[in-house]
Amino acid sequence: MSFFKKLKEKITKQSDSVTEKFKEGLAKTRDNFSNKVNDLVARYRKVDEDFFEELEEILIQADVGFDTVMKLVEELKLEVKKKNIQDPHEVQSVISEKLVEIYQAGGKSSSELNIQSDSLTVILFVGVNGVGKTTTIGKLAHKFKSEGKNVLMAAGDTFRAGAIEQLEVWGERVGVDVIKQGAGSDPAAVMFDAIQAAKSRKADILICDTAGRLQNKVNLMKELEKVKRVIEREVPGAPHEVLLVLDATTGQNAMIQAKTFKEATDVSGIVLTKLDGTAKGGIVLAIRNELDIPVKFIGLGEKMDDLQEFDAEQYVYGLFADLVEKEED
Ligand SMILES: Nc1nc2c(ncn2[C@@H]2O[C@H](COP(=O)(O)OP(=O)(O)OP(=O)(O)O)[C@@H](O)[C@H]2O)c(=O)[nH]1
Repeated sequence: MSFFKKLKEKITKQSDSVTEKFKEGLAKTRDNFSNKVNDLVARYRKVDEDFFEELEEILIQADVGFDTVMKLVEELKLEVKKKNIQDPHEVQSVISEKLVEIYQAGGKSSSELNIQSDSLTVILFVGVNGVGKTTTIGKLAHKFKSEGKNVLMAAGDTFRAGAIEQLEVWGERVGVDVIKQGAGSDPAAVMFDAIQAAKSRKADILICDTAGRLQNKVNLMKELEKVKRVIEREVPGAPHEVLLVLDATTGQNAMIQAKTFKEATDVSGIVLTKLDGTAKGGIVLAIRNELDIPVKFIGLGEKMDDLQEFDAEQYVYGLFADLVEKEED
């Protein structure tokens, strides 16, 4: 059975609304990437070296990342040889299969969050300004709230003017309280207050914002270490997640930010925002592969329910939806 067929069967078993979100949110990447692959397949009569070279170029242009592209194409070549594939059309399904495999390779691929079932879960958000951190915190608070959880937010970005107010706006929108102090106050003190509040209100989840100053890595490290130390001391085993928010539209810049944050703190997962705003959605694969950090959520729009748990199969379906749908039953 072809991979497209298997994918079609799997996707039809999943929620239509999730599938629609992935499909809509990845429309720009699909138009860019899949159309180029379709065009490539139509131009070649057989799968040869030139075919693979052009494919490499298409993947690199979609921000898949050089190392990941090399690995992917190497595996594709082996598979094509093994299955004795001559017709370029047949390669499309194999490409999509390899994309899922590449993402899932290495084990730590689950997008599931480490949520404590019977005690407070603390989630720390890190990332530079403007990447969509506040929006993501708001969306995640909304998600937990609609699952019936008791949620609190901590306004730990005391550095950027307006950050506290912006979080409060989201708090009002989603009906979640924000624990704050004045601008310029010590973020670790805000965390301490927020944890005490979370304990006394028996909150299930505390979501913490932090300032994302990258200009000075030493300061960034010191601040994050201090914030983490307070959290660890007050809630053993916390923070349960440290989520780094990256803007997918910034391409290689996002990769550089990820490397810096990875050196500064233990990042447990990535949230990749604004994937709907880029034609280079291949960055998901580069991040997963080159940083070895799972992508836990992706932002596919500005609305409250546009934050989706990352799923490699839905993602690849979003990239090749037209072809998968055409697949005969
Ligand atoms: N299209 C799209 N826009 C998004 C997404 N996530 C966030 N945005 C928009 O990106 C802009 C910046 O988001 P903010 O949350 O304000 O950015 P910022 O990260 O607050 O800045 P900090 O909190 O300092 O990190 C806003 O206009 C958001 O609506 C997404 O997934 N898709």
